Amino acid sequence: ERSTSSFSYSSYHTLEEIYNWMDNFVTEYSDIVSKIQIGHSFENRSILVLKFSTGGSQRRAIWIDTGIHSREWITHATGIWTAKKIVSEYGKDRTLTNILNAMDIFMEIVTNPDGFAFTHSMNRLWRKNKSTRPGMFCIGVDLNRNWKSGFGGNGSNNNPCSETYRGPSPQSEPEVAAIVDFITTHGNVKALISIHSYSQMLMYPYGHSLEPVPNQEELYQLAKDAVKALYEVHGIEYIYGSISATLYVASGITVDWAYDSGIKYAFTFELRDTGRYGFLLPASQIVPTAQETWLALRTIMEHTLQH
Ligand SMILES: O=C(O)[C@H](Cc1ccccc1)CC(O)(O)C[N+](=O)[O-]
Ligand SMILES: [Zn+2]
Repeated sequence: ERSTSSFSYSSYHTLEEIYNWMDNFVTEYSDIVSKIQIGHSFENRSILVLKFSTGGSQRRAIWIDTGIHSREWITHATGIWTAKKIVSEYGKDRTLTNILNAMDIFMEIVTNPDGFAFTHSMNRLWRKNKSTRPGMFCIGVDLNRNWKSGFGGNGSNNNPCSETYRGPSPQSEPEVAAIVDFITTHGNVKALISIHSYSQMLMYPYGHSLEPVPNQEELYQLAKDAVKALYEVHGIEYIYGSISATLYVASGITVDWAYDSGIKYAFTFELRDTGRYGFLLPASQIVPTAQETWLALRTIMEHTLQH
């Protein structure tokens, strides 16, 4: 169908349905949204990013990615809902309007397209990408262990059969290299938010070490404010803090690379729930999850705008 009006924002969708939605979405909102292909996946699927912009050139920007782990379906669904929320609220919500009048937002909804297709076709709980190399008798690299910062450290594994296999070298995976190239070339990304599920947490670097980042106090306060805004929507409680102190040590992760690349507002979400459904979160929780997450995202984006 030509428009997004018949698309259900309260259902889970296949890769094809999401890519079709994207085409209709950028057509329908062409004055504010465009689609950029930043690369191809290992199995040669397009890697697509939505750009929200009201003008200017090379404006300060915010990066949001969902679906880096393919089984975390609530994150893609939240990304889609959030994309629609941004275009719906521009010109209405004063905070969002101020953000978009000064900054661009880049959103990569299907950050691991090969893995995502595989969760629909063969294995709902697949996490990694689908890369293989000679002599590797297991498939896939954990795209949240393949980044340069802290690569090879504790909380990542060099066994290809491990769920946290780091890959042969930093940025060996096309899905990671595409983002590194895009953000590095852009050169003006001020905040990066990488969205996972589940556990109900809002965290910031570092994951690879317990050493506090220089602006730890600022990030702690911002996480606290964001979690409070989230809680006020449906009463869902998040915990927050640095990744290594709040969850566990993990090395080669997205937000550590972002932070060490100069992006001082780097956050990672673990969305609903706390384990009752886990990755199999019912579709009935998509909209409530996206609604509460929006308030946290807006809080982080507003802070970035003002600092
Ligand atoms: O181990 C992971 O990559 C995330 C936790 C995380 C998320 C961001 C940075 C460092 C760690 C947990 C999850 O979202 O992948 C859920 N899981 O363990 O499958
Ligand atoms: Zn994850």
